[in-house]
Order: sequence, then C-alpha cells, then structure tokens
Amino acid sequence: MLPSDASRALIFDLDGTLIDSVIDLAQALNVLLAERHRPAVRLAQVKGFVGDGALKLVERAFAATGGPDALDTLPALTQRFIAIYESIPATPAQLYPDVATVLAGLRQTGLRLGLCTNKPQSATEKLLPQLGLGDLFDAVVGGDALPVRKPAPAHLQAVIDRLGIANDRAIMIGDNDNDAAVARGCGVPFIAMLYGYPRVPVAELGAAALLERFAELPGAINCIWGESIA
Ligand SMILES: O=C(O)COP(=O)(O)O
Ligand SMILES: [Mg+2]
Repeated sequence: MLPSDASRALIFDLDGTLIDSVIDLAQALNVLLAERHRPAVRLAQVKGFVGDGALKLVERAFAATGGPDALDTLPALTQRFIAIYESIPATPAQLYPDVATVLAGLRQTGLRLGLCTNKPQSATEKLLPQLGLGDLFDAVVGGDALPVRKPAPAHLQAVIDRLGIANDRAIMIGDNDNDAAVARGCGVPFIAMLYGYPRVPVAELGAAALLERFAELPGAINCIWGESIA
C-alpha cells in the first residue's frame, strides 16, 4: 500500500521522464535551422542536447550545424524556437508507457505531485493539458520561471516550497544528472528512470532506485518510504 498522506510529495522531471519529447523538439529545431539555412539535426543528436533548457538546446543545435548564427542573438533564436515548438501540438502518445495510469493512481492516494522541468514555463503549461495531465500537478516550475534552473537546487526547492511540504517528505524522479543534483542539494531521495536522455551513466548518479519502466515507480516509492509511514 502506498502512503495516503498529503504532506508527502513526488516531484517529477518532464522530458525523458514523463514524455519522449525529442521528436517534437527536433522538428521545431529543424524548422528554425532551415530558416537560418542550416542542415537538419538528427534525433540521436537532439537527445544529447536536451536537459538544460531551451537556450542551451538552441545553442547546441547551432554549434552542431556550423557555429553561432551571424545575424541573430541566441535569446532571439530561442524565442523563435519556443514559438515554433509551442505551435506543434503534443499528444498523450508521447507519454512513456503507464505514465498516465500510474500518475493518476499516485494522485488518488492523496500524495501531492510537482513538476520541476527546464522546459520553458509557457511551453510546459501548454503541453500538460494536451498530454492529458492538465489537472494533475499541484506545482509546476519551468526552466525560465526563476532566475536559476536545474542543476541549481533552488529550482527543486521552489517546487517543494510551493507544495508546502518539508524536504524530508519529498522524492525527486528524473532521468539525468541535473535531476540528481537538485535532489542531492535539497536532501531529497532521487529515483532515476533509465529510458530517458542521460548525459552521464545513470547508475553513477547516486539514485535510491534505477527503474526501467514507469510502472515500477509505486514499488520504488514504497521501498523508500516504507519504514517511515505511520
Ligand atoms: O531541457 C529541457 O528543455 C527540458 O528538460 P527536463 O524536462 O528534462 O528538465
Ligand atoms: Mg529530463
């Protein structure tokens, strides 16, 4: 049995943890790159670019296709990228297997759910209802919502504070080193999903659990909280 306790929270990363977003990210990047007379980037490349927010994604795509743009600044290119990306509708098919049912089940137990993503806030808020996750999260903090973002622990701390819970009542679930870093910085256990977009071997991130499938999550949460549940 999972804990039914509204003073506990699960905080999720988005890209590579809940959704496989690289197809849409690559499509949007390739529209932008074509506008700037650049070659396209491949999906495998884009997987390596994701995780540090939109500006870094665009910067890496330009670096991989000839270097910085001669006409536009990176912030201007990023704004254009976000506009293109937001115009591509997401679908629930982008959710990794079992994400919708597991999240709904976790929510039903009374646990609070938060989202800590480096994706821009506006794109995240557009995406969630399209994915069928519109009313699920009690706090959503995107990568441009604060002066800092992951790997700065203040990003995760902002989500925890908005949920109004203590750090020792939270678990962070993510797919890369940024998620591990914020969890470590906030003193929160980290559960790593192995199917996402890691930049370093996931097994080296100090995770409390390494999961191949999202359906394994309730069991992993029980292992972490099992002893401390009243
Ligand atoms: O880098 C991004 O834009 C999103 O990455 P995240 O959801 O894995 O934090
Ligand atoms: Mg991620």
